[in-house]
Amino acid sequence: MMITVKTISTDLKSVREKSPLVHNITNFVVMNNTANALLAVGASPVMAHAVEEVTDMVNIASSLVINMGTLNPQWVDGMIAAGKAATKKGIPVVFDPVGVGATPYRNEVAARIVNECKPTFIRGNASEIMALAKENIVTKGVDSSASSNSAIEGAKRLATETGAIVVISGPEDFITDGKEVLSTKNGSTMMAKVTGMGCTATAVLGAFAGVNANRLEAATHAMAVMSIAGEIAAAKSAGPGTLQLHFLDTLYNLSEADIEKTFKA
Ligand SMILES: Nc1ncnc2c1ncn2[C@@H]1O[C@H](COP(=O)(O)OP(=O)(O)O)[C@@H](O)[C@H]1O
Ligand SMILES: Cc1ncsc1CCOP(=O)(O)O
Ligand SMILES: [Mg+2]
Repeated sequence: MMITVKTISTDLKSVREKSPLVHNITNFVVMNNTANALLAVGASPVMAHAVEEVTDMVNIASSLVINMGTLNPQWVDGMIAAGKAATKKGIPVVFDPVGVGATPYRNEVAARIVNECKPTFIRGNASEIMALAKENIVTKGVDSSASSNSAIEGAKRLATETGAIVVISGPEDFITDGKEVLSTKNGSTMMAKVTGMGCTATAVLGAFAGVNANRLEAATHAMAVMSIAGEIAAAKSAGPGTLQLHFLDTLYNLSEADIEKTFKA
């Protein structure tokens, strides 16, 4: 599969035209950043986690994002109910296994979400993907302690075992269905110094999955847009504080000409 400036721009245009409703069950740290990034890219975010309403919300959404950054048992009930309802309805489910490998509780919840919700996409950093793929890795909380290319074999196996498209983020992002491995090479080291950038990538993936049924394409386009916007924004930023602001403005204004100038094939 070939990802080009044209294919990325076409999907970005679809997100802006269709403004898919992305239902997020996400963590306390990133809720605001995530909602703002979805608005900036052209999608429509809603955050809803109560078990009493998640199935109704899924029924009007184009995609569901499950992010396990800050867990508690009530939220887990909401995640599982929403994930099952989305899979039954046939809308894409994007799972972000934040911090999996760090505690037994996170491992147990991640395994339940994978087994019971059958996510269509799993996006994590290298440590998280390796932990989920049961590779030998010592995780240190929510940040990666491994390089993204060291997780490729585990990601391929995880994709084959679960049927999900697996995305490893990092200096280079890798996207696999278990057979093919695509990559995107843009970005900035400064992106890892803003909390919630990975969660934002997962949510943006939800937006692209809501408009493009080709899952490998949707995931690669989403990661390309994230890292192109991050690279342009970082070049204008003195540090992580201004990067957060510039990132939203860059996502909002991102044009085909910007993609053409910046995209590293
Ligand atoms: N060293 C880096 N160079 C370029 N881009 C990066 C780098 N680290 C992270 N990114 C980008 O930042 C975003 C978040 O990725 P990452 O930091 O791996 O996620 P997480 O926050 O879940 O650990 C992704 O879009 C990724 O491409
Ligand atoms: C710091 C932190 N702690 C629990 S969730 C969270 C946010 C993690 O976000 P990201 O993985 O996108 O940096
Ligand atoms: Mg993360």
